[in-house]
Amino acid sequence: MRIRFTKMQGAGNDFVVLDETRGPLGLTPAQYRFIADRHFGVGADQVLSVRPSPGAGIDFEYVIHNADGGEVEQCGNGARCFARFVRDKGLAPGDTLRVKTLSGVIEPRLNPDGRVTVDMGAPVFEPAQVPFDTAGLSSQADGSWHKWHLALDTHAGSAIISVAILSMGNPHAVQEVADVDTAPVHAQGPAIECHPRFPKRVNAGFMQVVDRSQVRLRVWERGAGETLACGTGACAAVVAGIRLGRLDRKVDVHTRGGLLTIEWDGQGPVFMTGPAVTVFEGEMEVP
Ligand SMILES: N[C@H](CCC[C@H](N)C(=O)O)C(=O)O
Repeated sequence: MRIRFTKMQGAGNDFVVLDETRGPLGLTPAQYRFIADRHFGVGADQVLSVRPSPGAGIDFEYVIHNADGGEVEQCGNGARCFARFVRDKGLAPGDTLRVKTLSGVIEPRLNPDGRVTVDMGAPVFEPAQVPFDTAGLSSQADGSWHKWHLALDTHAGSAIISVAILSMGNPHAVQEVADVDTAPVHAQGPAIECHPRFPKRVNAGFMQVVDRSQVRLRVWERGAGETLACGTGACAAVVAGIRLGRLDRKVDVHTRGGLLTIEWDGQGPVFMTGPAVTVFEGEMEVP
């Protein structure tokens, strides 16, 4: 099958965007993996599909597949690129869109400065809805919230970590570290991602609090490994930091790929602002 694609990135989190507004391509998980492969395909952290509105009051459907070929509920950096894509292709009805994802409707808005702000919806804290199995697990109070103690078996030995658990439509486990540059992202990330207490696996965040309005963040993403930035991971980290009493309501998140700004007033939706860039267009054969 020959497909046209657009390569995009948001703070270094990179995507292949497929225009399926004239009909689905019907790709398989293996074909998504091929497209995302950095040697045999285009290369991307996720593959994003732009599909027609599923109903009244919604502009588009937004479908997300990780590099491992699995479909997932949400992708924040991808949402900004989605909005830039439909604007540049003349498909957007206006500056603000209503876009349906597996985890609900989000609202990207194209700003005059070229950045994109997305209403990412409200975080979910009920463990069963993350989902996260707490049976027999201990937790410790921290600020107005608590962290769960997770036992990890890594190639570097066993460890007990304390993580904040929440969902931004997709699951996140966030831990505080003293320095992201020396954090055990590649030692612990895979063990956290595939920990048996996460039936749908999880994205593993490593957050260094710089001050009450700045953090540094690295994320080992479910289905993609460490990415240069993770939009939902930035939202989850800031929400966790606010609930733990470490952060104020507007926070700059410094990732290896660039700056994301997250705002949350302690309830309701989380707002994420950041870049969205088209890198190149192309065509390829997908076996
Ligand atoms: N790996 C994530 C999906 C992409 C999230 C990330 N790229 C973002 O910008 O939110 C998951 O499996 O839930």
